[in-house]
Amino acid sequence: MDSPINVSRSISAKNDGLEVQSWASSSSRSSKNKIFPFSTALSSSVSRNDYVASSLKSKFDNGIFLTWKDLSVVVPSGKKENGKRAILQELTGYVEPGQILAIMGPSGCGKSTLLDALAGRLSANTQQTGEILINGRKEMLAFGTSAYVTQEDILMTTLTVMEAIYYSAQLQLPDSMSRSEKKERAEMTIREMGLQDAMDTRIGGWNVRGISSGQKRRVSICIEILTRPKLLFLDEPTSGLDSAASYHVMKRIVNLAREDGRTVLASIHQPNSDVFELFQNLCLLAYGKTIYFGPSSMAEQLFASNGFPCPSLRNPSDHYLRIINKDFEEVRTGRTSTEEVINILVNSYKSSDTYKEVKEHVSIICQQKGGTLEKGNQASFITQSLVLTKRSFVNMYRDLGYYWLRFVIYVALGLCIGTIFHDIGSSYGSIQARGSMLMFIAAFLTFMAIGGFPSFVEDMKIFGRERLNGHYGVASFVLSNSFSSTPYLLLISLIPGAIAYYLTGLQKNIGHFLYFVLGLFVSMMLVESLMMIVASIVPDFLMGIITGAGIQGIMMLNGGFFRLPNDLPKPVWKYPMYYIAFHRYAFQGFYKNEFEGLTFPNNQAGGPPTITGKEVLTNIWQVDMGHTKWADLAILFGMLFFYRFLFWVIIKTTENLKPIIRSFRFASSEPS
Ligand SMILES: Nc1ncnc2c1ncn2[C@@H]1O[C@H](COP(=O)(O)OP(=O)(O)OP(=O)(O)O)[C@@H](O)[C@H]1O
Repeated sequence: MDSPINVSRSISAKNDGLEVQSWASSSSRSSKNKIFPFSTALSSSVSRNDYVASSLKSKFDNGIFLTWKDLSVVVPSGKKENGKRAILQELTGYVEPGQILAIMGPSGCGKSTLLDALAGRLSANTQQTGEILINGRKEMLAFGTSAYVTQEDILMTTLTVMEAIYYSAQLQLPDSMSRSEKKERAEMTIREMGLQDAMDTRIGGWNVRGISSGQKRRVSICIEILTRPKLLFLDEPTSGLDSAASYHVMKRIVNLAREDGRTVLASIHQPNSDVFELFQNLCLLAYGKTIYFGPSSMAEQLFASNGFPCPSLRNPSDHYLRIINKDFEEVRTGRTSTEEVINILVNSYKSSDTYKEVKEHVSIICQQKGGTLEKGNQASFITQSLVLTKRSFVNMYRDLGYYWLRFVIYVALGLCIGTIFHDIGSSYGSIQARGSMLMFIAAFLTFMAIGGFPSFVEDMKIFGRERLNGHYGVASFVLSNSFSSTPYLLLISLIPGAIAYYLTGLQKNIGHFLYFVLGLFVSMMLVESLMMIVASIVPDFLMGIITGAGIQGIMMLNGGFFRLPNDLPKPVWKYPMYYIAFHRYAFQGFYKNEFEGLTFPNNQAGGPPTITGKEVLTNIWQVDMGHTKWADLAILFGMLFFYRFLFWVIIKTTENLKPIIRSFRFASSEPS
């Protein structure tokens, strides 16, 4: 439970920032709402701005100053007259190295949006105006220059706590660090977040009960503080934690900021008084507007001076949030409504010296122009690719639904095919049976790879989080994603494939069987690659499965079995669709592999007594005999390479286009 004390006095004493201590001493001299009251203490020959500038200069060498001026964010809204809804309105503020800024406010007031805007992560439908500067310069923050712990814990559920953090350490820490040093860093960070007892417990998801939600929160924090980032954004780091855990986690983060001069911003819900005391600066928001920005110890004065003093037995943060939350307004006749209270506080802050001084301080920081942000040293491309492949392999191995259930279903289907087409023989009727059986394998068995889509979406989510934080490059991800599934798909092609192949009695030669296995393997890899492309564009389970199934349905239809190649309508279906559908090459490769070298009795009246496999291919299946079965297989592998390349291109293009589209939209929306 929160300790029921009025903490304002103790905060003033405990906060060790220069500004806060100066204010503490000068506030007793009734200098109302001043956060930089140096002017009274300094001789007239030294201007206040020069003093502040010189005191900041030393911090500029290593640390990161983040400033924002008149920052507004709007989203489209059909309900509003101008079609826009303001989420943030003209916010101004700053954070300095060694400081932690707490962003507080009622749920939905725009805390996450503020963090997203500052970290350069706003979604595409938002429109941002105002100025955000890093060390007085415009800089891109995403992809590795800062760390961001999102509100949602997006973790690989099959890994243990230690594995998740150690893999992350191997990905993020430079090759110059030895394996044991990386392991040590991972273990130290785990201990700092109090997770030592859960080290070997799996994270767990919907199907396996793993660590608690509070522990997941701490794992997410561990992963992002492994590299000791210079700028750290934390979106509700303490949600799901008990009050003691909240205190220890925040204390560790505050120490990280203070000891190493790091800059930390944390949105926070309902901190208890111990946690609240840890924050030097507070940004209090209500429905997108600033209620207060400045030393956390002095927010109380704003409330008190406007007639809303904090009762002596209440935690100040609870008091602020209760006063400005209008979501649960009680019917209070004859009293000021919460809307009016918010307006009073917003206007009071806007006309205060504090606001003026914040603006001045922001301008001074902006004039300093410190160093540019640099991406820290990371593991090499090869290390990242190897670690990611291993991690993805372990994940698949442990995910029962992903491959093992599929494997069982494939074995069952192999048995079904093998018994339905058992000992197919070489009668005239077996021509049709062979064709149908091979078509079913090339089309439907590969189609089933669609079942892995939920896992692909999870993979893309984890990639999205790690990529935005710059843990590794796109190429490493695409490579690892391609290689990690290879052993499983080979196994699936080999065992169920052998059951279906030999029970049916297709050509017994080992060369023919290996071709069959390779054809099945590459077709399944192609479907998985196609589904990864779909997952990168449509990251929603249902919509993605429908889209992927639709694309494959179309390819299957014009692959040359359901409608023979010569009968396909020419514009669209024959050219180009017949050539784009991978099924065409899979069917034809399988057909050539099976029919070439066989002879069948001819049932056609007046014809020769037998027909050769080659004649079956040309006359019945209308197979293109201008190239060998190996060329078909090579085309399938070429397509696989192309699909993977396309996957890489789509991710890279999305990353590069997003900021361009947004900046274009801002430019066109800004008044000329
Ligand atoms: N991209 C967006 N499109 C439309 N509305 C959005 C978008 N981003 C945020 N909002 C809306 O803006 C408001 C503020 O959202 P935000 O997530 O920033 O609040 P919050 O203070 O972090 O809330 P909580 O504490 O509950 O997490 C919400 O009403 C949300 O629906």
